[in-house]
Amino acid sequence: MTAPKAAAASTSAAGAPAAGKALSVTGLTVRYGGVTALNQVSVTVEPGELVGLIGPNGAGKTTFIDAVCGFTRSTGQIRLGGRTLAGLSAGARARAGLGRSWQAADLYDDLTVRENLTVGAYTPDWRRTLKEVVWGRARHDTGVAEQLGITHLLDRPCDGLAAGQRKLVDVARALAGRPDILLLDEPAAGLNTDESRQLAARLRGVVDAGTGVLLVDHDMGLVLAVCDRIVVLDFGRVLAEGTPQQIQRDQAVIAAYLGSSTPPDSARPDSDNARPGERPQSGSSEDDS
Ligand SMILES: Nc1ncnc2c1ncn2[C@@H]1O[C@H](COP(=O)(O)OP(=O)(O)OP(=O)(O)O)[C@@H](O)[C@H]1O
Repeated sequence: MTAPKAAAASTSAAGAPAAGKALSVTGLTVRYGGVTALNQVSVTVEPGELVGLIGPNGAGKTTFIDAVCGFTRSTGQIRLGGRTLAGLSAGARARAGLGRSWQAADLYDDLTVRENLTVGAYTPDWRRTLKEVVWGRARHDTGVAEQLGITHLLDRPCDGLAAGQRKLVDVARALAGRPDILLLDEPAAGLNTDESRQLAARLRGVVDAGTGVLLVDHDMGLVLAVCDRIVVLDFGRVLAEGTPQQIQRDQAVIAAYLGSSTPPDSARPDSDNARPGERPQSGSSEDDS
């Protein structure tokens, strides 16, 4: 299991103080027309901490990542290392230290893995991307490839990679920009149990090196095994927050999300990918009228 939250939040794996910036989100609200996708949601992610964000389909998890990273309008406070990000463009938030992945691992299929990582490294600076990627003067930074265990793939074109490999490249590309906080949207979707277990180990390494990670995923085997803390959303509100053990025993979470598909002993990396039942009808909100 993982290091206690307090220790994980304040020190890196080497025992040195984590130098990164904390993400602090307070009262985040997002409305799409009549649908309140997020309603006064508050979440923090410390450097060196892995926070899971879970909930039924339509609970608002992707909307949370979109709003924090500047891809959808929101109200509320978003602070990174004390700096206010609300109102900044997505590019400015990336330059400030946020990185993200997307539900669909949309890699540049005609580029190699190395070139994809290089694009990720220079996303905030298009002039540098043009010079070093498009004009072929790429800097070869293999650090994130080592962290994700994909150095043997560096010179392979992404077209033709297996689904699990694509997910690892996608996470590595998001990490290549050296974000302080990385927000991952369903990185384990489509992975088998072994691939998911590998991803868990790799993510733990990333976090132990000092990066704060927010992990959205339906793979409860992964989330329960690897996260320091879990926040549960339901209908755009925080339903519960706590350690994986506390969340597994929370009756409201069991009723709204976990159901009986995730027995207590599933919080092990070798458990099957437990995916809780889907909400009968997504897309509604308690604010709907
Ligand atoms: N662009 C949009 N326009 C209108 N409504 C949207 C939009 N994006 C999301 N929603 C609505 O906002 C709510 C939250 O959706 P969101 O995709 O954030 O949920 P989620 O928890 O990520 O779901 P899933 O687990 O299925 O990915 C849902 O009711 C959804 O229908």
